[in-house]
Amino acid sequence: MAKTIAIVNQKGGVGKTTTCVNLAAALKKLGARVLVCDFDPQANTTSGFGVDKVTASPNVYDVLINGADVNRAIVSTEYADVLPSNKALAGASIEMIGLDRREYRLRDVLTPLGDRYDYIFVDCPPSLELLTLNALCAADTIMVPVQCEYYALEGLSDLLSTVRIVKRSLNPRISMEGVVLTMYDGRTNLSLQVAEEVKRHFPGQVYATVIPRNVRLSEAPSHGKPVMAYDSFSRGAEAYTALAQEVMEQNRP
Ligand SMILES: Nc1ncnc2c1ncn2[C@@H]1O[C@H](COP(=O)(O)OP(=O)(O)OP(=O)(O)O)[C@@H](O)[C@H]1O
Ligand SMILES: [Mg+2]
Repeated sequence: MAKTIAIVNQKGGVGKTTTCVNLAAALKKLGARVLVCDFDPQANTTSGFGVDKVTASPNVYDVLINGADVNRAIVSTEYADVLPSNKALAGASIEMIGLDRREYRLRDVLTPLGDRYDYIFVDCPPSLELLTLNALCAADTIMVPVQCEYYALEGLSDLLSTVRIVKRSLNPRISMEGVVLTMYDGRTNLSLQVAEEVKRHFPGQVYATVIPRNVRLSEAPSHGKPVMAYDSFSRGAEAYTALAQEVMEQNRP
């Protein structure tokens, strides 16, 4: 049965999409069956896998709102299977308000896919509204990328209290998969201090693998490839491969 992992942090630009694309591709390379659900109207995960976010149809919006068949929407790429997003998804939060089981729309879409995958990743938008709430209701666990920058911890208490409310009322099984430190720069004291502070805040929940700031990671999406296909010897590729090994180890039955 697939483990569904929502990649969340309502703060923008912390490395959610970069982690989603590259961790998923690294896990597939290690032999796992992986689906990535792009749940952000920006659709950067979709294009990060080389799937055209403008023409991909049906996409996650059509599946969520119009009842399109999810099997027709999934695009198999050599790096992972992708459920593409589209800017139309931006309207979904409002449209879902009037629908049945509005918090569980995504869960109802993903549950039937459970026996085809080992991991289903959901890349969330930078907010805590109804799209993210749907991701939290569909997820077994959350993975939280934290950028090694000033104010790294800002907003995380809001995220955790949202998760607590979801656990109490909508999805009792949700738990923490892990916290990933991103854009780490070992030459600065700041990165070091932030890493220490995050570890104090989340004892035992921060991955040993730290993702360095690496220009290859920021270049790869413009080529429509995960970093290991773009430059397999880069530090970014090595780091996400190590993170994938850690995730696999943690999930060994
Ligand atoms: N380790 C890294 N090294 C260098 N650049 C990075 C790294 N991680 C992410 N970036 C770059 O930082 C920017 C933000 O990253 P990303 O899109 O993954 O964040 P996000 O949390 O998904 O953002 P949003 O909240 O807008 O969805 C991107 O331009 C990305 O290429
Ligand atoms: Mg993103």
